[in-house]
Amino acid sequence: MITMDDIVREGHEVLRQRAKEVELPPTNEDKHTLDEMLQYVKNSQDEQIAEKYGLRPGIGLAAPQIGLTKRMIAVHFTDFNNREFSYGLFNPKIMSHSVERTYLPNGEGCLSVDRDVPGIVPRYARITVKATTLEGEEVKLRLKGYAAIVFQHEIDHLNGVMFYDHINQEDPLTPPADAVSAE
Ligand SMILES: O=C(O)C[C@@H](Cc1ccccc1)[C@H](O)SCc1ccccc1
Ligand code: NI
Repeated sequence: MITMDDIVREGHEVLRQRAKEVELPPTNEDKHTLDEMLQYVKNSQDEQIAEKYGLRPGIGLAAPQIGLTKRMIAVHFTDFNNREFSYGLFNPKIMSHSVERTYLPNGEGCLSVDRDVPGIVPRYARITVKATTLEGEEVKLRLKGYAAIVFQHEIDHLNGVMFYDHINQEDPLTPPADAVSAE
């Protein structure tokens, strides 16, 4: 089972590398790892389990965060329209995105960052993602708002990008004029 001991923290070089494509069909080992990642995200949202194992709640996790430079992400969350997203994905790729941007008014956090980093994180408001699921099917996901933000946060991890790289250092708390809040 993945616990916080397995999650690498900022400063570890793996978080700044470009993760490698996973060869498909995935090996049993890669499938097991991705399943463990999805299980972590689910466990972290279960009060009893999170309490028992000291898990920090998360809605997503990317393989580099457990020290694996492979293009695998897991997400488990419900968006503001109550749509559920629960996926383990291999090789997620943003195929297209809106010009319009969005953001979370309270900024973002990260399981690999043990500190608060205040600031608006501008993200594309709508994205289309292609990926292969844990079950081996190719999916094309059209995402907007909160879901678009979560997927961009996780795919950023595969490209060595941290959420605070997007914060405008001159004026961190002011949303970009053309951006629309996701909440
Ligand atoms: O470190 C990670 O990748 C998990 C991130 C995911 C995230 C996505 C979008 C915006 C912020 C963070 C967080 O640690 S998950 C923590 C969390 C929990 C509930 C709601 C929002 C963020
Ligand atoms: Ni993160």
